[in-house]
Amino acid sequence: MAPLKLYGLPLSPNVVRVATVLNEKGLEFEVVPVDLTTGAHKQPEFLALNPFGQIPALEDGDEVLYESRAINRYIATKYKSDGADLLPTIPSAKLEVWLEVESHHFYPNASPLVYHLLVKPMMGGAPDPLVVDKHAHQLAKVLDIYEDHLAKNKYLAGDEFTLADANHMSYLFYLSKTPKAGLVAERPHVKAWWEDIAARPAFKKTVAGIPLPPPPSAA
Ligand SMILES: N[C@@H](CCC(=O)N[C@@H](CSO)C(=O)NCC(=O)O)C(=O)O
Repeated sequence: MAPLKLYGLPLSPNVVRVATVLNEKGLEFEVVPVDLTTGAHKQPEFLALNPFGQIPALEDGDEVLYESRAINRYIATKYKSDGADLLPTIPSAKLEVWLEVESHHFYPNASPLVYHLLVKPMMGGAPDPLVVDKHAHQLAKVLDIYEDHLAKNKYLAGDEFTLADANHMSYLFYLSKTPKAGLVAERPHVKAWWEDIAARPAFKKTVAGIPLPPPPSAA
């Protein structure tokens, strides 16, 4: 089988979301760099893979996919018997709910915090304090709901680690490198959940090579 090709940048959190699942499945894959700084993601060669001009994209033989969560669902389904099984064998209400909660409640608040507190400073920019305050306040309310849920569930879909947990990990990792890491660390069950999943060998492998600045002092 031709190796899987993951198009993007290893530093990109949406690319890392896919690398997390590929590593959980123990699948060999090649990262094909797509340099956002040169606009390569808007050139015909990449647009032929993802017409929306965003990374990641994945090539699996003749199949080409984009949208990291769709890629992950495809991998978890097609390669169900490889590595960690990320999908319960019977329909799981909690899995379906928390996959969507990540996409519609966690990500819309974690993403701007990571961008303003990590990505912009790495590119010489400065955080917009109004954006940071707004999304930190909103993420705090979201994580209070996670805290209640994780007081009753070891993982988001219940007793087992699933795709719902995996899809959170890249942004949880990046958030932990910002002054807003306390949003997780100050919630005991969320903290315990994050420490548990971050200790997974596959995830350690995924983030091992990511060049990040040392965590700043907590704000
Ligand atoms: N919903 C999509 C988001 C991809 C995305 O924003 N990718 C960014 C880089 S990673 O933060 C990107 O490609 N930005 C360039 C652009 O949007 O033009 C997914 O989950 O794959």
